[in-house]
Amino acid sequence: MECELSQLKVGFVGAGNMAYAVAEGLLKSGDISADNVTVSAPSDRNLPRFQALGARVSHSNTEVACASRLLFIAVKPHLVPTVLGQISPHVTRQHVVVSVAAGVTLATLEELLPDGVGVVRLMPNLPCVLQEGALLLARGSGAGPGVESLLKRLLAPCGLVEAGPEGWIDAHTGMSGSGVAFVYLFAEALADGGVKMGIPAALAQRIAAQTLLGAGLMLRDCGKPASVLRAEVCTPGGTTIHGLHALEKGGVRAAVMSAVEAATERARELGRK
Ligand SMILES: NC(=O)C1=CN([C@@H]2O[C@H](COP(=O)(O)OP(=O)(O)OC[C@H]3O[C@@H](n4cnc5c(N)ncnc54)[C@H](OP(=O)(O)O)[C@@H]3O)[C@@H](O)[C@H]2O)C=CC1
Ligand SMILES: O=C(O)[C@@H]1CCC=N1
Repeated sequence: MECELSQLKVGFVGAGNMAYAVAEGLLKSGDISADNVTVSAPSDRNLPRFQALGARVSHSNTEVACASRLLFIAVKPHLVPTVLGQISPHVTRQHVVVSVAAGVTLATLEELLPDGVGVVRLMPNLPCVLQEGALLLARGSGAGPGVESLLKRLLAPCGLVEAGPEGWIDAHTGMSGSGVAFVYLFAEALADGGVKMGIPAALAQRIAAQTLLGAGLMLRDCGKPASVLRAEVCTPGGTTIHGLHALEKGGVRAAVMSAVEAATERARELGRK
């Protein structure tokens, strides 16, 4: 990947939510020029929003592969073998291929691409669309530390970008990729609790969202672990400890841990297909 960043050609195969979130982040980095970005999808459904970013669009995956050096694969996991089968004859050692598909392993990606191609697994999550994602990446043997630094720099506007061994990617998928939905479920339940206690639904939903946002920002920015912040909310004999007791009796802690475990296992299962 030896070229000026302003000259770097970037491609997206797949034009869904994740492709859009990552593309927007890349362009916000200011390093990549929109007219160097090409995106493909079979239908026109999702392409206009990429055109609005200034990217070029196509229905041909091979056209995108030929036009780019940094190539994101952002289709559903079961479509990855088909798509890589199409583009593989056009991928060279000058390419870096970054897959965001849940479960699809580096070994599978490397097997489906020519020998020596730099391959990366990247697991983003939905809040990337608001530049507040949590992304973890793992490099294959053909992608050096320079690729990791480049991706960290380019993806920084998407949120927190960390690198780790591939063994962590499925767990991150369960904890953070899917974890976003677990948090939404908690938000729904919090608002339902407010409704049960007499607050109108629309107001309860706004309060639930702000409660999660405020709690999340404090957790990220105050430098205190969750357990300490939780203790700070608990007045002895007060309301919070009574509510927490109800949550513990409901097994919420074990349920959340089991949810992460189940989602991680599912990512591993997808990888075995
Ligand atoms: N959603 C999430 O929160 C997360 C998703 N992921 C991973 O990201 C990947 C994409 O997910 P997401 O963006 O949600 O999915 P979407 O359903 O939003 O987008 C899938 C895209 O793939 C396109 N597509 C379908 N078939 C082909 C094909 N043969 N060639 C090229 N493009 C094709 C679709 O085309 P069209 O526009 O025509 O329908 C669509 O643009 C998945 O592998 C998922 O595991 C990872 C982390 C989080
Ligand atoms: O549910 C899924 O499979 C994808 C991966 C992580 C979030 N959504």
